[in-house]
Amino acid sequence: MMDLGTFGNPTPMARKIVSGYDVPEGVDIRGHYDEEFAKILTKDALQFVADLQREFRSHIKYALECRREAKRRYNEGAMPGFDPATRNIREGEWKCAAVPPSVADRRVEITGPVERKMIINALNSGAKVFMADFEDALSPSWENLMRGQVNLKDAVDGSITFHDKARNRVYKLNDQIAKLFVRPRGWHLPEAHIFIDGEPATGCLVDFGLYFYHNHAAFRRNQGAGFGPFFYLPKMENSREAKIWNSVFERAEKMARIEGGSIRATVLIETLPAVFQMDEILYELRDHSVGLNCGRWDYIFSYVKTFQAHPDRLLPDRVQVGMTQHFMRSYSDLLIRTCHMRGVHAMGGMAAQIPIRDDPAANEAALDLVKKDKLREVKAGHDGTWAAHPGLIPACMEVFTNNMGHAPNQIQTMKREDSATLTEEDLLQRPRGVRTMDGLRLNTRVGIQYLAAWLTGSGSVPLYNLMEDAATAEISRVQNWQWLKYEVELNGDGLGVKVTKELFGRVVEEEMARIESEVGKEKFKKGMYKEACKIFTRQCTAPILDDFLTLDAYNHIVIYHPKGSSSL
Ligand SMILES: CC(=O)SCCNC(=O)CCNC(=O)[C@H](O)C(C)(C)COP(=O)(O)OP(=O)(O)OC[C@H]1O[C@@H](n2cnc3c(N)ncnc32)[C@H](O)[C@@H]1OP(=O)(O)O
Ligand SMILES: O=CC(=O)O
Ligand SMILES: [Mg+2]
Repeated sequence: MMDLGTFGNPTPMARKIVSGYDVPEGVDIRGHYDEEFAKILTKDALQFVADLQREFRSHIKYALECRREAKRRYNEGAMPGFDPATRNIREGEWKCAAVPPSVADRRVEITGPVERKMIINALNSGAKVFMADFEDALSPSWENLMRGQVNLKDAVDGSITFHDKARNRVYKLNDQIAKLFVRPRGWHLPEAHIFIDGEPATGCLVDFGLYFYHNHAAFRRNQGAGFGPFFYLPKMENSREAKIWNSVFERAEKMARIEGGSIRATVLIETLPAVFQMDEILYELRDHSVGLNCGRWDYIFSYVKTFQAHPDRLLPDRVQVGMTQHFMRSYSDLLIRTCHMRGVHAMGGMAAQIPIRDDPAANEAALDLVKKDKLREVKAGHDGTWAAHPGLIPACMEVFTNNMGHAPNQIQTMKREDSATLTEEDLLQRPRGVRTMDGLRLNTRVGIQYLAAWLTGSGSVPLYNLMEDAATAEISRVQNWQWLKYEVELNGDGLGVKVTKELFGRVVEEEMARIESEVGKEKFKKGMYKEACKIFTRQCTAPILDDFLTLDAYNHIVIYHPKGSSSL
């Protein structure tokens, strides 16, 4: 029988039995027990995560408070811009630590969730790097997160295999594999299945801490040639957040007794405020940096979010907001200039097209779009790019190799001095284009289907021949919200209709019917489309914009075991 303490919460001893995990003082695991997970959630590894949480929680709280404060200022009409206080950093002569030789060449990087078969396929794909994702591409259920940690551990020690029983196919690693980078969640996401001192742990410290603890030695031996592990860091808004990561890395290096500067990370510049902080972010991470990346999808989402109270900055249809819009091109150009000035990689981003198996002409057209996007990136000076699917690697590789030749990167050769004159106006310029009923319908159809997939455990899905993940779905959500909030006129299809709640209600109903007919009655009934529709509709019509689609949705995937074991 469960031994409940005086106030109804399990005593430490009882909690140990309840959860099945052997936890250190102050740590409470509320996710289900699994023997494989227990090899990850060891007492020592949890102690390391708890130490990180205790050391950095006040810094994280402060950084998130600063985000709220900046939002308040933008909502009162202020514009993001360069910080006068950090001018010396922007204008100073300094460089980041030299790029580790093992990751000098990153011309094509594949990304994907930390799913077992995909990890093997991605590492075998021929890409130079695989970014294993706990973030945009993953629905952060307890099962997905812990299974992901098990998979990564097996990948790093080289023992990972997968048996696809339906096809009787066994997957294992090739001799030559991509270098592994891991992307933990953003600072804002809690891990509700692990409580530390009575509070949910910070999601990214759990992802980072468990992965680092179990893999740093094998990684440096097998992958990093003495460096590593390597990370991608998402969704930061200010260099103070990069400073926290830098301190986390120092703390981890100390714990592992490895040289300072072993851990390396690429920061995604994927929020509008962060584009004004690129030098500052690199400066904070200068001993641990391997560059910046244009996270274009979250960046577009962030443009809407930052300007949520600015009705003069409404977005046109989502499909029209590409990298050739002036504000997007300026962001990529400035990122290249900044990285190369500081001696690190300027990585490009993700084209959303994926192979279309059953339509060769459409497939060719999609591939052409990907190549065009990659050609623009390499000519602009990017040192590498992202691909969402193994089928795209050869084409992306060819474009970069044709233009970079045998040089591993363009850090020394593409200084982009011409971008020194880019201004705040360039970086904020309103995107051009029109708004249409089709745009509203597509946002709605995509947003609901993505969320339905996310609620059932899939964080990246193919929809209408494009890759959709949390970042692309965010654009659909906030664009609908923005159009509804300001009751904008749909000016691109000659209808002259205003986006009102009534219109949106009809659109939702009709698009749900269309989804049902597209996916079939059976799948529609079994899936979580109705729940997704409720969440998506609420968020699109909320008087105050939710910060993140996945924060509210997360509450729907948290499951405690055993139910009601603890109320603190
Ligand atoms: C905005 C951002 O943050 S971008 C970064 C985050 N997003 C991502 O990482 C998305 C990554 N891509 C994907 O998840 C997938 O490609 C999807 C969901 C878009 C499409 O997946 P699917 O429909 O399964 O593709 P498809 O059926 O064509 O897959 C064919 C094979 O390629 C594999 N595959 C597809 N994408 C990937 C990938 N990114 N990594 C590794 N393997 C992959 C599949 O597992 C499958 O393998 P198999 O033949 O051995 O069974
Ligand atoms: O993480 C990448 C993005 O585009 O968002
Ligand atoms: Mg992103």
